[in-house]
Amino acid sequence: MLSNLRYHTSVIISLFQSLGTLSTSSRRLNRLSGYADRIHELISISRELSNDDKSSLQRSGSKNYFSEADYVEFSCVKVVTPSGNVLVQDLTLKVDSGSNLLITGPNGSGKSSLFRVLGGLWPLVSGHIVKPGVGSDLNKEIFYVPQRPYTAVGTLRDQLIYPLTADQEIEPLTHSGMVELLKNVDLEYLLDRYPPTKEVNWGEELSLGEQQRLGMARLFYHKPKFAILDECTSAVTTDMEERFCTKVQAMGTSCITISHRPALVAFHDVVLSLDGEGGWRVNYKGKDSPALTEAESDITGAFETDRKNDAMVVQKAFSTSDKVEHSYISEVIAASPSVNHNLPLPIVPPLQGAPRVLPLRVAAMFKILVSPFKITCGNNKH
Ligand SMILES: Nc1ncnc2c1ncn2[C@@H]1O[C@H](COP(=O)(O)OP(=O)(O)OP(=O)(O)O)[C@@H](O)[C@H]1O
Repeated sequence: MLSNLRYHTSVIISLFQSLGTLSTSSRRLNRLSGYADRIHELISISRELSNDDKSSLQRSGSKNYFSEADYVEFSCVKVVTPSGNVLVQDLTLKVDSGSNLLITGPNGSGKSSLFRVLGGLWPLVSGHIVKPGVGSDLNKEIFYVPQRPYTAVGTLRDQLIYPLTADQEIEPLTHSGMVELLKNVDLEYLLDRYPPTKEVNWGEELSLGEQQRLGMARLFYHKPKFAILDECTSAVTTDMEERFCTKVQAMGTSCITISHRPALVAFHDVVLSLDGEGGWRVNYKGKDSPALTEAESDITGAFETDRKNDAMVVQKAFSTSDKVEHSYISEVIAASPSVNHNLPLPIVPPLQGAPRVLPLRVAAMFKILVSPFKITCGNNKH
């Protein structure tokens, strides 16, 4: 009996152990199927991109397509988020090679999203986009400089040639070339601080402003036709920002700048203002447009305003131009009364209340307490 009992107990224990193994296996299987699903998605998307990129981009017969030229043009382009929100309606705008575009508007109005569509990251729902380098390596023709640049772990040289790697370099970057690139953004001291072969996590060691300047230095290495500057100078000084814009334009690169800083208007010929409700407005800086010149001087004088106000100042100043697309925000700005800060404010007299009558009980107590004092004082007199 004892031997039977022992045998059955061991069988039951093994049974429970097997059940435990089965349950952990099913959990592992679920995790594995998740990974497999993601790998399958990645493989199918990369196959789609590598096989029929050109044919899928250039369907000129369809309603939405990309085509190639040495300028950037949006024709009736609708910018829609993956969740289906329409950010910009029917945008029509051309940026010629050699001209510079400034994009402004409130937070979340779709400024960066416009370039997600231009870069093919988000699908082009409707309209036609013309850009250089369709189907080829995008960073040769259009180089994107984000607000927070990606800093890979590696040497200083790796940061400057990013997104290329050492084996992809066509012209190897020499030490004197590195000095030149870093001088453009006042970062030459990094060469003394870090030996050329030292691998560093630059995202942890550099400040945001230094990381941004490193991202800006990459532009001088790649020398693209168009540079998309997505608030890439937000953490650097205005002086550095102006020198950077001047140097980029001297290099022959056209800037498409997203910025809230009014000082940058001086470096751009076209201003696109998004209103955050699908509306937009384009203003061209003509040589014979005194209204715009005045507006520009108004804007450049307003350094001290905060980010949102800056966008408003730009919109307001440019609303004086003839070439205006109607939008809700521009109408609100136009209808708002102007404020004269020199007008004296009316003097408001201070509040005067009538003396309050003491309650009866307090008055009685007061009498009791004060009368003996009066009597004593009176007696002393005599
Ligand atoms: N992947 C996404 N899926 C859904 N909505 C998104 C996605 N990415 C951005 N959005 C939304 O799209 C809108 C526009 O975002 P975008 O980054 O273009 O704004 P922005 O004008 O560049 O703003 P900022 O001035 O703050 O940089 C935002 O409301 C944002 O929440």
